[in-house]
Amino acid sequence: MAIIEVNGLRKAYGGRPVVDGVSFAVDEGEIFGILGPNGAGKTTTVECVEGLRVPDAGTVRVAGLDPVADHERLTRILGAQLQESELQEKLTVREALELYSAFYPKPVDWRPLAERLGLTDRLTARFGKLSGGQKQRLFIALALVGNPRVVVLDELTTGLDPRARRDTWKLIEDVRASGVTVLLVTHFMEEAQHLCDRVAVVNAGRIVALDAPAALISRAAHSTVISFTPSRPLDDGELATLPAVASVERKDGRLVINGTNETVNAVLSLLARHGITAQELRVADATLDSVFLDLTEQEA
Ligand SMILES: Nc1ncnc2c1ncn2[C@@H]1O[C@H](COP(=O)(O)OP(=O)(O)OP(=O)(O)O)[C@@H](O)[C@H]1O
Repeated sequence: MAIIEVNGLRKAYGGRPVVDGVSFAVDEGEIFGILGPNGAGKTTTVECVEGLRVPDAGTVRVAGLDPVADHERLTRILGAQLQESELQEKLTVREALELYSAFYPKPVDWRPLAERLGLTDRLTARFGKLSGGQKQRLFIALALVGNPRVVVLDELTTGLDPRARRDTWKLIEDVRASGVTVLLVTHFMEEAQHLCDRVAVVNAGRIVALDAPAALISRAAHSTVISFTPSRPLDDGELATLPAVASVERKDGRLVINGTNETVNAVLSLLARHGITAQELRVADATLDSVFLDLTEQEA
């Protein structure tokens, strides 16, 4: 059952539409991603879900609540990552966690949360003295401390090192396993691919694709990447004429061909005809990265 419902959402700034008829529904317990280039309208969309912005048109419901009219009730069930300016520099990590716990009727124990986010040895540090990654981790803790039914995370792991990013993904998966719905804005394709059940790709204020990451990838124009070092020189032009080849590039002496499964056999047959072997041959599925570029490149 849908817990977030967005229908025909529109928002313009100074007459310029930045969200231009966006509709989607997020099921309870789902991790739903919003992907898109800078300025696509992602933050504006989720801020309408959080009740921080008033839509010009369309409707938004979160657990049946209107985020603007029922804002007070919404804040009891929705957790959101703060913007940096919303926390006082002098507040310590412990004070922030205690303060935010006090806002909610049924908060979780913040200590294990702080532990999982690697904040335990920073509890007495003032917010203003934290590193970018520590601030980010504190914002994640504050979004979760109220034991929300829905959590909105905008740029969840921006600024985190690879280990902290992985740890945070695990935490979000555990949060979801407890039944929480997650609405996630991200620039990281790997993050969307790893975490999200479904992803809406947004470009210039509109949803241009909405599906499970694997389904988006399998529909991509070039869903397979073939790379190898040819044992002898080979004509790139001839490769480009093979079925379903989208591009042929050379990277560090290796040939990199974007195509489909069909392309793999065609490439190998061509090599065999020329008596060339494919050294260190790799065949990989395309990533959400290439899907994203396909879908958003027209208006980039
Ligand atoms: N309060 C505002 N007043 C005027 N323009 C705004 C306002 N907030 C956002 N915008 C503009 O609206 C557009 C969409 O912004 P939004 O932050 O929703 O995009 P985004 O997809 O989240 O981008 P990013 O990935 O860069 O964070 C941008 O061009 C932005 O400059």
